[in-house]
Amino acid sequence: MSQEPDRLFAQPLPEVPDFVFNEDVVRVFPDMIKRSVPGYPTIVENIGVLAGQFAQPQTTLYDLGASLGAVTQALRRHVRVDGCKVIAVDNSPAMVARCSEYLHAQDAMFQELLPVEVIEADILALELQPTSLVTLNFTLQFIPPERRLELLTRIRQALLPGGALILSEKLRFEDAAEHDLLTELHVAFKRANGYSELEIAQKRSAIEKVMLPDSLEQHRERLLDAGFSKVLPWFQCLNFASLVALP
Ligand SMILES: Nc1ncnc2c1ncn2[C@@H]1O[C@H](C[S@+](CC[C@H]([NH3+])C(=O)[O-])CC(=O)[O-])[C@@H](O)[C@H]1O
Ligand SMILES: O=C(O)C(=O)Cc1ccccc1
Repeated sequence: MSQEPDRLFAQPLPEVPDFVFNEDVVRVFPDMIKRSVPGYPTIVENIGVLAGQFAQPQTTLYDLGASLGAVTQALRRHVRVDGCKVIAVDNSPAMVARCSEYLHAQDAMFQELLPVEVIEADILALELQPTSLVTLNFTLQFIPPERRLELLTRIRQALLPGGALILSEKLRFEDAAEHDLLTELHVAFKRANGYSELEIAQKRSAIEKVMLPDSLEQHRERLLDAGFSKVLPWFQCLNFASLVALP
């Protein structure tokens, strides 16, 4: 994996453009996400472990908004049932190109890995095959809010009995004081990971129109509206959480 450090927002920009998943982001992405999302390595590894409990033989597993395929790689490390395949989907051409490179290099090095297909597509337009496991690891927050219910409903309809959706997101908090405190604690996390005040401020303005977090209560209600029967938060670190939703 590319080890380039994230300095994308280190110099003052006359105007901060909206954040896009382009070639510049791809080059620094593993460093950026690890230094920006508290608990990210734990979440990714444990999605593999959880998936091992839900994946069923001869079914498709989906990694939606796969970026460089970190979750797909965790699925490959942990899922041991027969006949599964992983479909990793992203709509960023730069992400998809690099993700295919990584995953196909693994194919060549190790035998008996789950087969993987990497697809460049908008997950809002993707037809889902029957599936035992779907992951949205920090992807839903980039989907226009008015289309989130429709996406979750389609995922729910594609899920087989006994399957699961794993949904990880940055959280907003309905109580303003709680929101401000957790935001400040997240800033402290970024500072502790070597980001300057300028980097933190410019990144905040780059993502403020393109990444729109919901509250845990909104997630729970919307998942139930989409037809899920149970919503189980299994991880939270500061304002980042991951949920298991059961059909
Ligand atoms: N409509 C869409 N269709 C397909 N992909 C999309 C769409 N919108 C955004 N994306 C893709 O969703 C990904 C979100 S990053 C996921 C991290 C990964 N899951 C990880 O576990 O490392 C999260 C982050 O950077 O905070 C990007 O690669 C987008 O191109
Ligand atoms: O950087 C942040 O403040 C975030 O909330 C997370 C993030 C991580 C990677 C890309 C976009 C947003």
